[in-house]
Amino acid sequence: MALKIENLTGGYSGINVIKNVNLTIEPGQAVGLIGLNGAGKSTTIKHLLGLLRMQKGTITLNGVSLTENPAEFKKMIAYIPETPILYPELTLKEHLELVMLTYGLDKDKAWARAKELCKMFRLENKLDWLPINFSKGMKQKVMIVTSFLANADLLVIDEPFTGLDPLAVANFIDLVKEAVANQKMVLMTTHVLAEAQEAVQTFAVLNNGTIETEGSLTEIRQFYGLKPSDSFDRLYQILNQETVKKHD
Ligand SMILES: Nc1ncnc2c1ncn2[C@@H]1O[C@H](COP(=O)(O)OP(=O)(O)OP(=O)(O)O)[C@@H](O)[C@H]1O
Repeated sequence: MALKIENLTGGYSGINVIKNVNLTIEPGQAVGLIGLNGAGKSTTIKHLLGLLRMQKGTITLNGVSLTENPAEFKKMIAYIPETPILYPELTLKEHLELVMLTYGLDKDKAWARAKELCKMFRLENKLDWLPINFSKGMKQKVMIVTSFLANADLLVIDEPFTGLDPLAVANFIDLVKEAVANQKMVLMTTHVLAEAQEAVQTFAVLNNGTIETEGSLTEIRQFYGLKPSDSFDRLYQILNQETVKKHD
């Protein structure tokens, strides 16, 4: 039982943006995928969601191969995109029902959970509203609520902190911690390390499409020679210098 990305090379129409990426996430583990803009984080996620064709490598989740059995593979994943994806004609209630149907959830239990999640994100009075008309942060909350409702084995989260108010950030972090405690797997891309480290123990640094190092934030800071007093911004400055050097 695990997510295993092995030797993944891929990208867009012949351009290999990511090269030989190896990443394993065990049940009960949250991994943060970090790196500069353009490092290949979203591209890695797109491969994981089966939206791009791999040039090389394998991706398996709990022993199920993405290429050999994409439908079964995708049923084990819930995804929180950076930009909310909502159906313009569906109410919040209908979005929740769609998740219940898609993931084959028990309706009574799922509604109890859905109400709890909506209350947590102050959406409980908005069930009959169209989320397409919600504010940016509220739309993001809908994506969080629907994804956690799915109760999938693997949660893939692309930059969750943009647009969320501090209360929602705290609730989101609690949900990730709860998922990890329930032996779920979490892969989260983010630039907001100070907040991410509340929920994530292991980080993988993607640099120019390759995972350069993996470990706790303390280990990563040591890898790049950061001093304890250096801010997280310094890490990005060092990654930027490396990128510039590689392209000289
Ligand atoms: N649809 C596309 N077609 C061609 N190239 C693309 C496409 N999408 C992304 N790229 C390129 O792939 C590289 C990696 O982009 P990606 O979106 O994976 O980066 P990222 O690490 O997620 O960055 P950010 O932090 O800005 O979200 C970039 O050079 C980008 O220009």
